[in-house]
Amino acid sequence: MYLYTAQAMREADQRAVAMGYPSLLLMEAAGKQAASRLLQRFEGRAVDVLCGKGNNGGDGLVAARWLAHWGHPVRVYAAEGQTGDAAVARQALLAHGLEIAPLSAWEPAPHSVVLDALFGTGLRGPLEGFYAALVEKVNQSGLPVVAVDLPSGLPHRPHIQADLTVALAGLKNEHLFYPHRAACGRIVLESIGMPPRALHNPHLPEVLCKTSMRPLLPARPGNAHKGLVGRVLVAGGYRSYTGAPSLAALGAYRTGAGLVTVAYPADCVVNPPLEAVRLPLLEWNHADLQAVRAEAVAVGMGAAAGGVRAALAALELGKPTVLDADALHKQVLSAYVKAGLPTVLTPHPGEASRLLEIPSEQIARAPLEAAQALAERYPGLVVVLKGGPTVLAWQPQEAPLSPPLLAVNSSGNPSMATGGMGDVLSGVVAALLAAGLSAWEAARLGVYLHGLAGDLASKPGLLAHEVAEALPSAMRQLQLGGVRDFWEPC
Ligand SMILES: NC(=O)C1=CN([C@@H]2O[C@H](COP(=O)(O)OP(=O)(O)OC[C@H]3O[C@@H](n4cnc5c(N)ncnc54)[C@H](OP(=O)(O)O)[C@@H]3O)[C@@H](O)[C@H]2O)[C@@H](O)CC1
Ligand SMILES: [K+]
Repeated sequence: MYLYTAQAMREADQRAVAMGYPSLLLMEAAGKQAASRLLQRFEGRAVDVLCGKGNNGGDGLVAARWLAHWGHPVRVYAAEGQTGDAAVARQALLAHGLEIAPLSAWEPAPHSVVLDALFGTGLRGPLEGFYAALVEKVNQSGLPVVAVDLPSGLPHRPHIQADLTVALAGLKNEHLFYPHRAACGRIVLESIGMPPRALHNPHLPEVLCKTSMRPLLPARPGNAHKGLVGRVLVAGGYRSYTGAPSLAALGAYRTGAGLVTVAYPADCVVNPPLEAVRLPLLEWNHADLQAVRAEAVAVGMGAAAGGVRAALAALELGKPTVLDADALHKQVLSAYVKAGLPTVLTPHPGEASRLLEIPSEQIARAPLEAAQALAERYPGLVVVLKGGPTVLAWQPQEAPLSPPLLAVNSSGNPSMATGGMGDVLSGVVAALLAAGLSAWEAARLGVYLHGLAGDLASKPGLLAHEVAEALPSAMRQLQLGGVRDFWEPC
C-alpha cells in the first residue's frame, strides 16, 4: 500500500481510465460508500450535503442520491458549473426528483450531519472569501461532519474539521501526517473499486501495514535454540542514563532474541533484564566486544561522549548494527557507509537536525524529505526518523541513481512520546537483524511492531518498558491476523 500525493492519485485515476475502467464507476462507488459510512456512524440524523463543482462535489451528489434512495432525509447544496462525471452525477440526482439549493442558502439545522464534498485533492491554494466563510460556518455550527476524501481546505487554512473522513482509493499525505491528520477525525479508507494495477506505483512511499509486515515476521524453527534465533549485543550506558541499554536489551528479548549481552562502562550501574549477560568495560574497545557472540549490535543508547568510541569499536565486529542517540555522529555514519554493513540509524528530529544542519522545525514540517536527505547523504544506511508517524528512507548503495525507498509507519500513538521509547526500538530492530532480516526489512518491521505494541499498551502515562512487554502480543496478533489497520472500519 502506498501513500499518495494529489498528483499521484490523479495519475492512478488516469491509468485506470487508460486501462478501460470508467471514471464514472469510481465516482459512483465513492459517493455510495461515503453515504453508507456516514449512515453507519450517524444513523437517524438528517444529512446536509455540501458540494463543490469538481469531482469531490460529484461524489457528494452521488452520496446524496443514495441517501435519498435509502429513505434518509437529505438536503443538497451545490455550486453551479459541474462538468464531466460530476455533471452526470448532478443529472442523476435531479432524475431522482431531488432539489439542489445554492451553497449560499445553507444554514445549520439542529441534529443534522454535514457531508463535506466541497473540495478534495483538486484544491489549489487556500480557500478565501465565500468558501473560507462557509468552511468557518460549518466548523462553528458544532454539527458532526463527514468529509469526502479530505476535509475541504486541507492542506491549507481554513479547513473543515471533520469527525470522520472517508478516504477514497488510497491514503494521502494529509491522512497520515500531523497537523492535517487531526482535521480528519476518524479515517476510513474505501477502495472504490480502483483497479490495483492503476494504484501500483513503487516510486511512492510505502505505508507500513499488517498485510505487508506480517510476511516479514521471522519464523522460529522447531529445533530452535538460543544460538540459532539471533543473539544481540547492546553497547551503551553512561552515568546519567543507565536505563537506555537495559530497555534496548528488553526490547531485543521481547522481540525474540535468543541471547542479549549488554556492554557498558564499568563505572556505571546498569540493571539489564535478569536474562541478559553483563559486560562491564573499562573502555570501549573492539577486542572486548569481539568476545561476545552476537549476530547484531545496537549501539549508542545513553552512551554520552562514549557513543562515538562505542560505535567505532562495534564497527570492527562487522555485524549488522543499529546506531542510536549518542552514536549518531557524522564521523560514525561515514565510517559505516564505507564499511557497507547492514546498518539502521534511528534519529529523532533533534538528532536529524544536528546531522542535516537544518532546524528541527523544518524536519517536523517535512519528515519524509528529511529522511530522504539523510538516506542520500549516507547511502546504504537505513534511516528511521522517529516521530508521529515515524518515516523511513534507504538509498541502496548498489542503485545510487535511483530515488531512495521511502516508507511511513501507520502504527503507534502519542502516548508513546516518552523517554526510553527509542531505546526499546533499537533493541527491537537489532533482534530482527540478528534473526536474519535485511536492514530494510528489520527497520520496517521493527518500527511497525514497536508502534503496534504501543497501540496495544496505549494509556495515559505509558512507559517504555510497558511497550516492550506488549511486543510478544503484538507479534502474536500480527501472526494470527488479529490486527486492524487504523483506516479499517470497526
Ligand atoms: N482518486 C480518484 O481517482 C477519484 C477521485 N474522486 C474525487 O475527485 C476529487 C478530486 O476532484 P477534482 O480533481 O475535480 O478536484 P476537487 O477537489 O473537486 O476540486 C476542484 C474544484 O475546486 C476548485 N478550486 C481549486 N482550488 C480552489 C481554491 N483555492 N478556491 C476555490 N476553488 C478552488 C476548482 O475550480 P476551478 O479552478 O476549476 O475553477 C474545481 O472546481 C477527489 O478528492 C475525490 O473526492 C472520485 O470522484 C473518484 C475517483
Ligand atoms: K471534502
